[in-house]
Amino acid sequence: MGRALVWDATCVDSLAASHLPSTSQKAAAAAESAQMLKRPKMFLLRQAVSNARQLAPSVRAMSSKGPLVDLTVDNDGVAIMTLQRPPVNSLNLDLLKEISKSLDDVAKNKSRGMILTSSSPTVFSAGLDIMEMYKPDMKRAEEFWTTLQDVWFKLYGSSFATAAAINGHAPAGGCLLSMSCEYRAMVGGKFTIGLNETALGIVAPKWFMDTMCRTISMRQAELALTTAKMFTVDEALKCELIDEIATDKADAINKCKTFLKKFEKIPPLARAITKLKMREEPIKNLQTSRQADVQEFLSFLKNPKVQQSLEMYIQALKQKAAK
Ligand SMILES: CCCCC/C=C\CCC/C=C/CC(=O)SCCNC(=O)CCNC(=O)[C@H](O)C(C)(C)COP(=O)(O)OP(=O)(O)OC[C@H]1O[C@@H](n2cnc3c(N)ncnc32)[C@H](O)[C@@H]1OP(=O)(O)O
Repeated sequence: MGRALVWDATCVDSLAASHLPSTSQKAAAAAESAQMLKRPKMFLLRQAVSNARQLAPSVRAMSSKGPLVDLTVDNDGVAIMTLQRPPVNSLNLDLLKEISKSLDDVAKNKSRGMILTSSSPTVFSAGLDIMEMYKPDMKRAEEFWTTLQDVWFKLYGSSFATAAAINGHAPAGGCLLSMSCEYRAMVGGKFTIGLNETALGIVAPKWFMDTMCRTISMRQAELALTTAKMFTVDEALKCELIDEIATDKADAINKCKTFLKKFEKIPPLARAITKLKMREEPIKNLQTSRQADVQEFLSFLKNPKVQQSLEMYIQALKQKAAK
């Protein structure tokens, strides 16, 4: 009751000059293309509605304890999402599903913002679980990649404010998670962060690259991506891959909270729409190429050279761990 309905109908002229080449090849091609183009618009509309709901000031108590993600709200109304998949928080399908669900919970709850961190004292996240890509079951691999895309959409395109308290190494997918947040405080020391995919003989997807190019300069991103650069904490600060260096995890969380406090005096709807408009382009890009991106991932996995590189990388990791 009392719910507004929005109708957004599109009539396609399938005989228009711009549609003729595709319509002559495939029935309903014009309608399909209109549908694809409409998705980003609907996504932003949904986000705006969700933003409007967040204007209500009350914060519901939230505590969701899956085995792999701990989600709590502190006294200031800030949600703390802690990844807890030992030993290194590698992102397998189960962990990604829990992150995805937890992001939904934060969005539903009226939290002041969210801080992403890890329960490990030395690893924020080791990135994608390599075992999900090595000799994979293709059905599961498809679900794995789709869930990773979902997590990125929900985190990068969240209407709530986000910050990462990076309390350890953050290679590849771990770096992506932190870059998808709006602010990064990283614990100083021997930890490293970066997109190191090329070192594994794999290629970071375009949306990983886009996320990096919107965090550090294009020049630094190209150098880092092609050389599989893992930045030390000092280097990361210098090129603005991170925003602050923290003394320990508690300090990193406090620094993230100070960042989130900046929004206390900013009307939430204006903040959220500004963020989404700034991030609109990479989001739209992946929405329109989402299926192709999944297919590219699957065909990548079928490539024997990629499997060989992964095998060698796993062996090297195991040898290192055994020392
Ligand atoms: C043209 C367009 C093409 C599109 C193609 C599409 C897709 C392809 C691209 C896919 C993208 C992938 C992104 C990724 O995230 S790939 C993952 C990259 N991650 C890494 O390289 C990190 C590897 N790990 C480490 O460097 C270290 O483990 C560490 C994180 C620095 C922590 O070091 P330490 O604390 O010393 O821990 P250990 O090294 O001893 O590891 C303990 C244990 O964990 C296993 N392990 C580590 N990382 C992973 C991982 N990512 N996945 C699975 N397992 C991992 C390690 O093997 C040890 O296991 P054992 O104890 O059993 O030996």
